[in-house]
Amino acid sequence: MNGRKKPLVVITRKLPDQVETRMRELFDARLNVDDRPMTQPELVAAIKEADVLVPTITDRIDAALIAQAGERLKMIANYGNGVDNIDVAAAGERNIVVTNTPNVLNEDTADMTMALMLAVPRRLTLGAQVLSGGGKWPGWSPTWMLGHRIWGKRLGIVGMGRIGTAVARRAKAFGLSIHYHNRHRAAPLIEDELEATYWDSLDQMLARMDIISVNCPSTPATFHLLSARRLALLQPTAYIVNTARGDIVDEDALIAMIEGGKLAGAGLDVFEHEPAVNPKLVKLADKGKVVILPHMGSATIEGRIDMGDKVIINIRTFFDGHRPPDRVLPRRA
Ligand SMILES: NC(=O)C1=CN([C@@H]2O[C@H](COP(=O)(O)OP(=O)(O)OC[C@H]3O[C@@H](n4cnc5c(N)ncnc54)[C@H](O)[C@@H]3O)[C@@H](O)[C@H]2O)C=CC1
Ligand SMILES: O=C(O)C(=O)CO
Repeated sequence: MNGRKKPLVVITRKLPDQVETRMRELFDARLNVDDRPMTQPELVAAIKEADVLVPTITDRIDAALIAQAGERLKMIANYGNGVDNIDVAAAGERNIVVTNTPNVLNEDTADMTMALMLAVPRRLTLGAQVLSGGGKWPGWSPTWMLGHRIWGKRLGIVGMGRIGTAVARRAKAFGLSIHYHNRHRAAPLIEDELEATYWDSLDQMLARMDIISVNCPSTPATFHLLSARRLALLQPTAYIVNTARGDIVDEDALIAMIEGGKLAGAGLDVFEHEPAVNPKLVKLADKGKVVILPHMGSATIEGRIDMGDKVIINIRTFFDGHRPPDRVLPRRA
């Protein structure tokens, strides 16, 4: 970008300080210093004026907004891995390049998935509350606070991509056998490493698993992929962990099944109507039936800086005249 006018880059949320400093050096960067989410009119103003919009996963960049983009807008560089917040096809029709921040969140998100996988069956939050809530601990007893062993159980991963594979590696080390359902079969090397079993039929896999981990993206094809009908295929002793997106699971059906004792529990980092959380889930959390986290899967300082670096590399590569490394193409129908 040497010698050329710096691109005007509008960033919708506050980013880590060192990312913002670098962005200021490299771009004509409009930062959001007080971190107030942008209103719709503010997003419209930004998209009309900027060369690059850097939204994040909570900004809805839909076709109606993209239709109002100014002549200058060449790129939407998402600060986020999932791109369900962006209408990528609408951007493509206007020749606007979309990028995301894959890979740098794999390990952190997989760690949090594993944490949930342990927390629910082993009653971690209930146990922790006994002491941190100032409650009375009657002392160790053979029959108190018993959960379920996860070693030796079957894990079914829905979406064996970057994060799903990182989850599988951890789970294997915890003694779980690895099963997965995906649009495409994983590479033989990965299957061999994980000793993983591929299930072409999601229904059949669900019926046989002890724990399900949801790791596919939110797309029109995965909306309520775990529907009421499919959830009913699970064994009553099974657990679900979702660190992908809330709308992949029919949340009302999930709640009804846990309340009715038809499912053992769930660990959820994401919700169907985020940031709203269904009060019934909060009640279930009080009973230790679910563990709910406020979308923290990727929340590490290191990860958030790495995401910023990715955004910067994508923008610089594009303005240097090359294809950005994390370009997202419209989904094929
Ligand atoms: N909780 C958190 O903080 C985070 C959540 N995420 C979520 O995790 C998702 C997955 O991320 P990655 O692993 O990087 O994506 P990825 O693209 O590497 O993997 C997703 C896998 O799901 C598969 N898939 C897509 N549609 C499917 C379908 N209909 N049925 C079965 N499999 C299907 C794909 O073939 C792919 O292998 C993101 O889209 C995002 O929504 C990502 C980062 C952090
Ligand atoms: O990047 C994503 O997709 C996230 O969910 C961030 O946590």
